[in-house]
Order: sequence, then C-alpha cells, then structure tokens
Amino acid sequence: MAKEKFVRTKPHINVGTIGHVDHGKTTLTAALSAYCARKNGGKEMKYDDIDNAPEEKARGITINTRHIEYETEARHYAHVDCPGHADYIKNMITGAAQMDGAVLLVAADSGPEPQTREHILLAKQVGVPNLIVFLNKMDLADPDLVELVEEEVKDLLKKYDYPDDVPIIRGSAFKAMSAIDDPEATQPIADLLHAMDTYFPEPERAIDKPFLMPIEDVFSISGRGTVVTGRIEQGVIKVGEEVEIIGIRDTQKTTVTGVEMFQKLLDQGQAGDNIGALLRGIDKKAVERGQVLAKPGSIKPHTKFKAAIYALTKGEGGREKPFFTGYRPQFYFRTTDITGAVELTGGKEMVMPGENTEILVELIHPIAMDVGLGFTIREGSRTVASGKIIEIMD
Ligand SMILES: Nc1nc2c(ncn2[C@@H]2O[C@H](COP(=O)(O)OP(=O)(O)OP(=O)(O)O)[C@@H](O)[C@H]2O)c(=O)[nH]1
Ligand SMILES: [Mg+2]
Repeated sequence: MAKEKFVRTKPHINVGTIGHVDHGKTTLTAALSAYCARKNGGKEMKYDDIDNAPEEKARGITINTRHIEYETEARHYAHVDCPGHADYIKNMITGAAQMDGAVLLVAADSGPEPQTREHILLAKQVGVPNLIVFLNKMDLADPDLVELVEEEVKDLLKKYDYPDDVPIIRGSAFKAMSAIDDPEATQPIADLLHAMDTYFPEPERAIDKPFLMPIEDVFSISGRGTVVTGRIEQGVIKVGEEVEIIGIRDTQKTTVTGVEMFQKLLDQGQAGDNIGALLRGIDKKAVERGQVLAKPGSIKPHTKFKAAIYALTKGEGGREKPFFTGYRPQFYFRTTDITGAVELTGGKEMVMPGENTEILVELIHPIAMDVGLGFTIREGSRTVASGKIIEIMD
C-alpha cells in the first residue's frame, strides 16, 4: 500500500498527559484525538488503541503508538500517554517523552495524589518547560470542594517552581468522549486545546546544528530492514544521507533509506520530529536504545568527563545523606542510563544534598556526548542530582 506523504504546514509540538493513576489521562487523550479528528481531520485514536499498543508492529516504519498525533488549526501535536506509572517515570527520565509542554490531570473528586506530586517533580527535573492543568471528573466532584482542590494544585505547582499563571481547565474527559459532537460537552476540550496553542510557546528547534537523534526503539520490518525510532534532537536528516550510529558499541556508518512520521513518508525529518528511520544493511541486533544517529564526524563517544551538578535536597526528592568519591549511581543521558563512578575534585570530601559542585565521572560504556549535554543522576527510584557536562576528559 502506498503511503501518504507528510505535509509540513504547521509547527510540530510534543506534549503528553501526566498525573495520578486513574485520573483520566487516557480518556482525555482519546477525547483530544476524537475532537481534533472531527474538527481538523486526521485519524481518531480510540481508548483501546492508545492503551494496548502492541510492542512490535510489522506495518511499516512506525513509532510507538503511544505517540498520538492530532492537529488544531494552528499546530500539529504529538502526544504521549503511557499505560502505567512506571512507564511515565521511565519515559520522563530517559527523555523518551521530551515534552515541550505537559497536561497534568487531576481528578476533581479526589484532588492531588502521590503520583500527581511525583509527576510534577519529575516534569521539573527533566525540564518540561510548561504545564497546563486539566481538572477532570468534574461530573463527580463536589462543587463546594473544587476551589479547595484547585488551591491544593496551585500550591503543589508553586512548590515545584511552576509559575502562577498555569492555566487550570475544568471538565470531564469522559463526558466529552461520550458526546463528542455535543459542543457543550466538548467545550473543556476546546478550551484545553486553545490553552495548549497559546500557553505552550513554540519551542526553538536547533535545525541548523548537525543532525542528531537519540535512538528510542528498534524494529525489524520484514523485507525492508531495520528501523530506529526517536525524536530528532537537532538538525535535519534527508533520505539518502549517511549517518553514524554512536555510543555503547563501536561506531557504525550507514545510510538512511527512508524517513516516516506517523505512518507518512517524509523527504526529510527535522529537529523536534518523532520519526522512524530505515537503515541500510544494519541488523536489528546491531543497534540499540541509548545509541544515537548522528551526522558523520559531528560527535564522538566518550566515557570520562567533568560535570557541574546540583544535588537535590531530600525535599526535592533527593538523598538524605552526602555522597563521596567512589559513588556509583546511574547516569541518565537522552534515552539511556549507564553506571558511572564519581570522583570529587579539588580536595572535596563529600557532596551534600542541596550543593552545587563539580565532579569527574567515568562511565562503564562510552556514549555520544559533547560539552553542554545534560543528564540526571539516579539511584534506585530517587533522583540524586542533575548536571551538565563541562569538559570531555576521554
Ligand atoms: N465520571 C468520570 N469518569 C472518568 C472521567 N475521565 C475518566 N473517567 C474514568 O476513570 C477511569 C480511569 O480513566 P483512564 O483514562 O483510564 O485513567 P488514566 O489516568 O489513563 O489511568 P492509568 O493509565 O491507569 O494511570 C475510567 O474508568 C474512565 O472511564 C470523567 O471525566 N468522569
Ligand atoms: Mg491510562
């Protein structure tokens, strides 16, 4: 079957739904999809399509179907909804979701819950620049308590340094979904989309830099070859161009023979796009998540670097106690995490929670890196610190 071509007419923005289990993330995602499909065209994704994404698909170059696309008059959105709390954590920490803005769901009948807090904290830690709150399940809420719930949400946002002007939209995703052609029932969906179009600024994309895409997933398409998916971090990739596969293993060179976004063919992918790239002559087993595709010669793999870090306080979700030279946590870069050993510099004996300092790090595998690359340090389920590379050592 011939594939449609993707026509780039609107800015492309990456968003997602976050929030406590059962507060309505998937229902809202389905409502956004259904509403936009009716108004602005595009395919409608049903609740079951979103929640039961098969792990592997043999239907062309594809991306994880938890990325849903829809359009408003102004923009093209890619939207991530995850099936479970653990997947959200993984997606947010590894940057697989890399949202330009997130919609935080809070059920108005129960108010903020532990995962509401955790997702806000994570959003802040991984640099999701803006949030919009959707106060869901208004049909179940006690009208006298809604103000209170809203205040609680505002307090939480303030605690994690989100601005006072975060839009809060009240609605019922379920009611909208059940009456998708009823303007009254879908008004909150329209309001939410309007807020997304206006409150989430159009991100600046690094189109002019050399092409780089962190690999998120690898598929094998029978008869065609191996496809890697991910979000292009910078630059442009055209069909027929050479790339290197860098990090973890020895660097390999290949040619990109196809680029697709949402099942449609592209002549080129650019920074911000979620794409699948078909690779010539590369076996599925020869490539893995955590590597990057990059313009040949533009970036190299390294294991040793100096970094500036900030160690989170206990209140920010960090450690209670200091750490020392020899500490071996996990370093989360782009789509992967790697163990690394920490060495303190300048005669420093320990790093206390709340401190800004410099450290030396040696990773157990090389990864593609440059000065300026950000990362998160985690230990178990705790974020210990966030940092940036300031010097490559080896
Ligand atoms: N009454 C009412 N029920 C809702 C509303 N939105 C969602 N629900 C119901 O709440 C339940 C959970 O909704 P989901 O959309 O699956 O919630 P979720 O946040 O995606 O849940 P997880 O993915 O498990 O974290 C479902 O039974 C929905 O039908 C709403 O606005 N009103
Ligand atoms: Mg869900």
